[in-house]
Amino acid sequence: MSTLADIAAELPGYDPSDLRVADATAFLEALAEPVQGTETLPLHEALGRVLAHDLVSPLSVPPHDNSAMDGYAFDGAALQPGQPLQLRPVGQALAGRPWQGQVAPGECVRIMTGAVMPAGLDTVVPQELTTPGPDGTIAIAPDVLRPGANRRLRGEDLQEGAIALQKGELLSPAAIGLAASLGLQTLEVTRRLRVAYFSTGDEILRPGEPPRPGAIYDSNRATLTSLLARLGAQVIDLGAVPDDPAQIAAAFARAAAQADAVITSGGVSTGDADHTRAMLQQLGDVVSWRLAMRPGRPMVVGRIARALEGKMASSPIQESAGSYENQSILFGLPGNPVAAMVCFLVLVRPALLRMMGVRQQALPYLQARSSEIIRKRPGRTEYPRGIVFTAPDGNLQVCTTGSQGSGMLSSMVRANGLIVLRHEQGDVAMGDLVDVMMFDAAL
Ligand SMILES: Nc1nc2c(c(=O)[nH]1)N[C@H]1C(S)=C(S)[C@@H](COP(=O)(O)OP(=O)(O)OC[C@H]3O[C@@H](n4cnc5c(N)ncnc54)[C@H](O)[C@@H]3O)O[C@H]1N2
Ligand code: MOO
Repeated sequence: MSTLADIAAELPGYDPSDLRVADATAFLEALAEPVQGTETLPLHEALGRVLAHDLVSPLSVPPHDNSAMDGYAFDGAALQPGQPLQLRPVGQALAGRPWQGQVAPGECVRIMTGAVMPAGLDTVVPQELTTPGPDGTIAIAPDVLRPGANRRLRGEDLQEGAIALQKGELLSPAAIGLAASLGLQTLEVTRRLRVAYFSTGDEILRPGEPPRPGAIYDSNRATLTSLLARLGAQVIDLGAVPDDPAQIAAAFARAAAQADAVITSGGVSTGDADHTRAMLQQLGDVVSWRLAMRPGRPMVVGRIARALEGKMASSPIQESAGSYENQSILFGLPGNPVAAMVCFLVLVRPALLRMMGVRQQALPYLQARSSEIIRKRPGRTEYPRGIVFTAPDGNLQVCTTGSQGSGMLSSMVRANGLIVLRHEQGDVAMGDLVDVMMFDAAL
């Protein structure tokens, strides 16, 4: 495992005092390694979890050629261009009850959707394309069907021996269904990621505390623990800790002892009471960043030792210098509520997904036309909160939520995504196409 200095050395142009989002992302990708450990769960408990190994299909799905329609199965070679066809039903094939008999020329088999195709037959005419013929026969009009129509082939969904689900798949309802279609009852998934969170600040009120002058209720704890829960992490909620070095140190010790990752908010800037930064320099291998992004400028990242309890006062990290097995990854987020959420979505979320073993870590972007002018300074990535909507002409448009103060959490409620204005980009003109990182699934 590399030190933060090693990681930084691999990034040409790495500058912690003016760090590009791309460099921060690459840094965190190197820092956040997948955690070890798996568990086997019944399918119905595996939703939202992460598949630990490639899943090789033990059988073909569907297991046999079968009908896609309710109708009549026959030999498609009998179809002649421009000619009607008359067939005599000689039996019935139901889903789960195959027809075992032989079929002679001029004959067909009544068949239902999902029923196994009788031997020698390759085509199904849906019943609505037939008319009754003389003596119990059915008639098919000319040129309504091609040979092979309405037959689902064995293995057309999945071939036996093929990879049905890839390692790192975040298990969706469809993925769980696919596993069920293979007859599986359990799946091996990576263990849940343990993530501890606490807020810092003397001004933070706990839920239920009466208001007092200068104090605010703790929104970051609610947003961040919710974001973590949405991600499928096991959240260790350590509440709020005042700006007191001893209490913050104790909170870090408690958090690191239990968690793979520790997330805090507040105290990472330059204020007189910003103890988090100073404290962390002693507790682990950490670095303070000033990100070239808005919102979300200050951030602290690194590793802190897990066995801090009891060692805090004397000589904490030096003992374990060089060995990182017992370390938690730290993400110290800025206190401003929107900045904390944006830093989480842009930088922390992909890192945590990586630790969880998830293959696909990026949120999908879509493009929409800006319905307004957006001022943008080149030299930093900006994430204005956006509202994507379908314009009367049917195209996607996006407007901002208005004032972009990084304490305005209500704007995050109204937004359905973050507009992504790239590092080098300048002002956006009305009608320009912009990228939008949609919240859906993440928020
Ligand atoms: N001189 C400078 N001042 C500031 C800078 C700077 O570069 N130079 N950066 C600003 C930016 S950008 C941000 S973001 C904040 C980050 O500061 P901290 O991480 O140290 O956070 P705090 O000072 O503790 O709080 C900032 C703000 O957020 C409110 N807050 C904090 N925790 C919570 C919470 N759990 N729930 C709701 N709101 C919270 C806090 O009351 C403050 O209003 O620094 C700027 N200053
Ligand atoms: O990180 Mo600060 O404004 O960008 O809130």
